[in-house]
Formats: sequence, C-alpha cells, structure tokens
Amino acid sequence: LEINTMSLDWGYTDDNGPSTWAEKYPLAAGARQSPVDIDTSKATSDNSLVDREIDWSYPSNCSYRIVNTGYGWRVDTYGDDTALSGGPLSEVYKLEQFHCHWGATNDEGSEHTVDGKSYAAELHLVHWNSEKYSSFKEAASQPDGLAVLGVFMEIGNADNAELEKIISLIPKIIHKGQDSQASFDLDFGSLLPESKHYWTYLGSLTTPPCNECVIWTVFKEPITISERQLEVFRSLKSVGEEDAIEPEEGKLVKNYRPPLPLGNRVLRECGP
Ligand SMILES: NS(=O)(=O)c1ccc(NCc2ccco2)cc1
Ligand SMILES: [Zn+2]
Repeated sequence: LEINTMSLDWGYTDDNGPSTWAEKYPLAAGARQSPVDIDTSKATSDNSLVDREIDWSYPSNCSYRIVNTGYGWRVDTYGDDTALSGGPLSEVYKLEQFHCHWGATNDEGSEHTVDGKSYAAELHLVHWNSEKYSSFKEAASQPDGLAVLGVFMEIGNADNAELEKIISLIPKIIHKGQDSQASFDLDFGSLLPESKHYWTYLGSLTTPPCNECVIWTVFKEPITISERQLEVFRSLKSVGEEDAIEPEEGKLVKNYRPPLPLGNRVLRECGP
C-alpha cells in the first residue's frame, strides 16, 4: 500500500501551518517571536534613535541567484559590498538574501500588521552581523545576529519596475528547488520606500526554526506593486516538478505567519 504523503514538515496549510510549528520547532513558542502587530500607540520615540537613520549601501550591478524554496522565492545576494548600519544597529550588517510574503487575496499577506491592518505583501531584506560573527548560520544563532528590513507592499496601478526584474525570472522557478542565475543591475534603493521612518523591535525568524536572532526594522511607508505582479508570486508552486499533481494544485497562494504577542518588548520608532 503506497500512501502519497507528499507533505512538507511545515508550511502554511491547515495541517502544517503556523499554529502547528511549535510541535517540531519549540522556539516558535518563545516570548520574542515575529511578526507582531505594530500598535502605533505603544511606539516610543526615545532619544536613542533620533538622528540615527538607517543607512544602507548596496551595489548597483551584481550577480544573483533566485530560488524557489517551496515557501516562496528568495534572491541570494552574495552580499560582498553591501552594508547596513545605523538606526538600532550597533554594528555593520551584510545583505544575505531577500524574499517576500503574500496572501491569497490583497487584504492579507503581510506578516507585520499596523494597528491590525494587513498589507498585501511584505518584502524582507535579511542581513547578518558580519562584524561579530563569521557566517550567516552562526549569526542566526545569536540574539543580535540578524537585521531584517521589512517593507510593506500595497497594490497600486503601476508595476514596480525593480521588482519586475525579479518577477520576470519567476516563470523559470515555478517548482520547488528550481533556481535561476541572473546578473541584473538591481537598484535596491527603489525597493525601499522614500521615507526612512521606521519602527524597530527585537524578534525572530518568521519561519521555522524561528530563531530569536533578529533586530527588526519595519519601514512605515509601503511601496506599491501591481495586482499582476502579485499574481505572479501566487503562481509559484510549493512542490517539485516530479510531484505529479493537478496543474492548479500546490500553488503557493499564501506564505505569511500571523502576528504573535509583543509581550513586554519595547517598540521604538524613528520619524513621525
Ligand atoms: N522571514 S524572515 O525574514 O524572518 C527569515 C529570514 C531568514 C530565514 N532563514 C532560515 C534559517 C536561518 C537559519 C536556519 O534557517 C528564515 C526566515
Ligand atoms: Zn521573511
């Protein structure tokens, strides 16, 4: 008797989704988990961040690898001449990868929420503390190991031109495990909002193993992408090419974790 148990050990469906993760990944039940709902009335703008704007420098032309992780797309950036500093960060962090979270409809999809409001998607730029640690993996086991920039995405009429360079590669990585090498000049600056105003708090990876190793910085201003671009995200599959399933099955229509309690953590903000 061969039972087709083609199931991921964790995911976003009812039987392997966020409410089940703590069974196999105990850190998911920690007190410093992400994402959180950003209750703007709780944000404190103490002097520790004033004039400490977040600074980044990313190369304009670089070679990248985009991969279908089974949980979404991820661009690996070989972050040599990248640097993130300032804001809540005490050291310089290097960009390791960036990826996105989205939902089945446009009224959900972001991981962080603002006074209970969800955005249609959320971009994460993942950096690691290369001043203190010698690898991303080592940094991911440290409380100040990673710095992730969160950028809300809302639906607008226009395509996001920078994102289009990534979206044009998605048809090549429809199935889990597929990847595509591309060297394109990516202007990261335009993947970030104009305003550098942000909220920051101490949290975790929003997917298993949910390590509590992230200094989160979430920009207040969203960027816009088009409905068509978001539909391309939803066309990704969570299963490999060899998993014979119906064409409409296995689509990654959502890959966001709902918010966890902020608890007694401090939520700081920089800028109105
Ligand atoms: N959504 S996110 O930005 O919090 C994020 C970022 C990076 C990882 N990496 C997964 C990992 C790290 C160490 C072992 O496995 C997972 C989640
Ligand atoms: Zn993420």
